Amino acid sequence: MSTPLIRVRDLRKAYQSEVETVWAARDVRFEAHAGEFVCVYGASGSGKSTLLNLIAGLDVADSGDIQVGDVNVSEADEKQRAEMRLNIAGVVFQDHNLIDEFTAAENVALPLEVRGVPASVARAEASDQLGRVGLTGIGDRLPRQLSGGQRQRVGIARALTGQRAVLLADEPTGALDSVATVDVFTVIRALCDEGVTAVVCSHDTRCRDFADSRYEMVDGRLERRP
Ligand SMILES: Nc1ncnc2c1ncn2[C@@H]1O[C@H](COP(=O)(O)OP(=O)(O)OP(=O)(O)O)[C@@H](O)[C@H]1O
Repeated sequence: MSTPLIRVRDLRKAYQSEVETVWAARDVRFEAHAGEFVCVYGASGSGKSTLLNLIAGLDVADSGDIQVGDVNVSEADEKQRAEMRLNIAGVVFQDHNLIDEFTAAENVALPLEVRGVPASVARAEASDQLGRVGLTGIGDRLPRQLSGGQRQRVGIARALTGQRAVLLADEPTGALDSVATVDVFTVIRALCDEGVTAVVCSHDTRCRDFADSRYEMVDGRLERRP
């Protein structure tokens, strides 16, 4: 099999309260290959967000090893982790985090402008990315002129601009109705069929129907499910 795009080994993260130690990640191991849709589900507080934040380099593990593409996230400093998110793995959250004053296309083009890509090239890629998530023709609209599901798909397009091959999504459908939820999972499935690797943490167990591999987070332990 090909080299995994994401490789997590023996990951541990604990939070210490005044009365107890909470294990948000206990000896977590998994890998994801190019084109794989990984769904991580589990009860509230089981550690899904912690895992995603650790892979994204937004949080730091107590121990263990995380490799994303050619970056060893567990050994990278904050700047290298930010570069990893800009170049390899885009992140989306429940809240789409779009800039209200920017059009959909401007939001999608933003990561390219941060990299210094000429505006005309950034605009062309933004248009392509919007097409990939089924939003051809809405590039001129502001976020408030879009539905919740469309906004989240713009967020996914933005997360993948600049040839990023990995999508890390934390509760991407948490604020969406049933139809928009299925639309978002369908779009992620289609992106994975094109070669994107996605790790999606979700309360919504419908995510499992779209995924290639399924894991349940149980008190910080990641358990493979059929
Ligand atoms: N910064 C923090 N300080 C203390 N405890 C934390 C912190 N972040 C997370 N935790 C604890 O770690 C555990 C895992 O939290 P996490 O947010 O990863 O779970 P989750 O499965 O994503 O939950 P939800 O679905 O509700 O978002 C929980 O018990 C949570 O209270």
